[in-house]
Amino acid sequence: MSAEKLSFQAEVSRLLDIVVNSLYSEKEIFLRELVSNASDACDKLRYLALTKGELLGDDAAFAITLTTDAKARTLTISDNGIGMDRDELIANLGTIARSGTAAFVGELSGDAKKDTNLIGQFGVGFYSAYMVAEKVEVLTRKAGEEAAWLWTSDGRGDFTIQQSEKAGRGTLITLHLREGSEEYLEADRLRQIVKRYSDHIAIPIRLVEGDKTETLNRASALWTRSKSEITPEEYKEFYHHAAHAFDEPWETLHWQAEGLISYTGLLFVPGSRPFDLFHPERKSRVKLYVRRVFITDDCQELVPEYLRFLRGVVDSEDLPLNVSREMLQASPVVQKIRQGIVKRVLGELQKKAEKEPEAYSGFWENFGPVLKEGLYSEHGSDREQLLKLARFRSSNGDGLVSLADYAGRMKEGQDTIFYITGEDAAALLESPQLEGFRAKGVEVLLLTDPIDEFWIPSVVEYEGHKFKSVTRGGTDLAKVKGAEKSDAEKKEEADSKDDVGSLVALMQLALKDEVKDVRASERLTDSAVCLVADEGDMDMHLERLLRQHKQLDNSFKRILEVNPAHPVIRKLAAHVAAKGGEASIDDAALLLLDQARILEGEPLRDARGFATRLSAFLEKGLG
Ligand SMILES: Nc1ncnc2c1ncn2[C@@H]1O[C@H](COP(=O)(O)OP(=O)(O)OP(=O)(O)O)[C@@H](O)[C@H]1O
Repeated sequence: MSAEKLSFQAEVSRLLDIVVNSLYSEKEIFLRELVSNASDACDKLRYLALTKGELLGDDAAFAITLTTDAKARTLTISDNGIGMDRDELIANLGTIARSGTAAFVGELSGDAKKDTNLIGQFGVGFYSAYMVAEKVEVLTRKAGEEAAWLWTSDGRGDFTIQQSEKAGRGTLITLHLREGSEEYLEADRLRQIVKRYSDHIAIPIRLVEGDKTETLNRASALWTRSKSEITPEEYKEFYHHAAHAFDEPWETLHWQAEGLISYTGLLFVPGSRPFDLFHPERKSRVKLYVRRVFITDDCQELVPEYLRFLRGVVDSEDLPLNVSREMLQASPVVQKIRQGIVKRVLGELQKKAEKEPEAYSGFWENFGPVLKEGLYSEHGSDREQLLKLARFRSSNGDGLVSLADYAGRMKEGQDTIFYITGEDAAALLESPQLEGFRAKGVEVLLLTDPIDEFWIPSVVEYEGHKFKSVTRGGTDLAKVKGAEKSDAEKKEEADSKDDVGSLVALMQLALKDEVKDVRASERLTDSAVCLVADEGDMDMHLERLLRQHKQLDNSFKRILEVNPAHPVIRKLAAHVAAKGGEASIDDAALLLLDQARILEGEPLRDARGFATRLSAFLEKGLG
């Protein structure tokens, strides 16, 4: 049968280009990647064989085998795992199979140095073979099938596929080494690389030289070993393998639960955000094993969504080996393990937060928005604990603060936790609604994650202190003790009160179609006006979000607050006092409303009208 020529998906070609020309300093990692794939292939078949024993035939002992041929300059890596059929071969090695990878390739800039760095964080799996090989052949036969397929490519845009022959199931990868890569023909070098990166692989990795066979790794599942015997390097390599990650784990948790249920957990908090963290399916990737046999990495009941950044394995002693997906969903054992994981992880995070606040801030920057989802979805003690773990930016400065910090700094007379929501902390700090709080030294939390709009209404309070948005309803600022006003200021305020009252009444009339109400403000000190939402209404930021997503129309009305101490408002009030019923403030009122909208970062509803009114006022002012 003749060979069929096919092209790589565009992203694969790009990736290959970069890999081949890569300045990767550690080319040796290609072997880690290929061994890791071989071990996954064995795991997959072992699981399938639980229900279809015949797939194993008379070859039940899984192994990964390395052989070299100095004359032909080839290194082969073979496994007796699940293998691939023709379609899988094309899908897995011709296109980008892993979720997130295509998006990742989209981020590559073409600048070799930067890209190599990015790839270093991400890993390129199978394609890393091209760092050391000028041609790669993959001969594979799927378990349970007779047909074998040979995939061949020099990694330059296309590959060929042809039907072939293979004695047993599994995959045999032949690397035709490049000039300068002869070191990978040497037994010592291979021993060293396997020891460094793949010692934790639970399947034996063998080196065959003539009639001599040597096992290069320990071949025992890492998590079954005692903690004191495992080095940080070994944990790291295991994390890279289990998580398909290439960063340093931020935290490693390894524990054995014994008692009513027994399981081992070896979980990692990644050092950086995994690519798929905010994918809509919000999946956890923790691998479930039952007595050392890999079962699935898609058991969503094992870890709550708000901890989906965790990577690693859980190995249960109590589940049956032939456990099905449906059984997992309803399993009380899985529920118990989940509770154990939550308790363990939240407890560890609490310790880190107390003992290493700076490192914890780094963690929070990465995963805080995900943990906050738990504030919304959880109740009871888990939620309580998450509230303790939560950190926020605040009007007090650059650092992150906890709710306990905030409560400890509340002013005399303050019983509320004030916050403001928006997209960006720096922009929030400029909000006019904050002015009065700043003047009284009252701290305001700056909430910038979309999830904040959802958990606050369901959490409601922290240790008896209600959460309150500074952009909604009254401020309660009068209750908070702050710098007392001087007698002169008090008198001036009292004098202007009546005038402002009349102005407000006129503005209410002028803007009756635009706003719900016009009120004298307690929260402004510098700006003339600002918009706020009425007490029972939706917060303004949420309203804006919904409007952007076309889930809300423009009919929602806000309250316009005016600052009685601002010179413009005073002048207007004086004008109203002098002219009485003759006073005309309509244009001024509309201009002030537009000004408040601009301060909110909102588009003007009538830009032309705004420009005309502004020009007229400028002309009058200059005339
Ligand atoms: N030895 C093998 N046996 C069976 N299937 C394999 C083997 N090697 C690779 N594959 C298949 O090819 C796919 C792509 O492999 P590749 O190494 O590029 O990505 P990955 O393993 O999914 O992720 P990573 O980039 O983290 O390694 C694998 O997901 C697997 O389905």
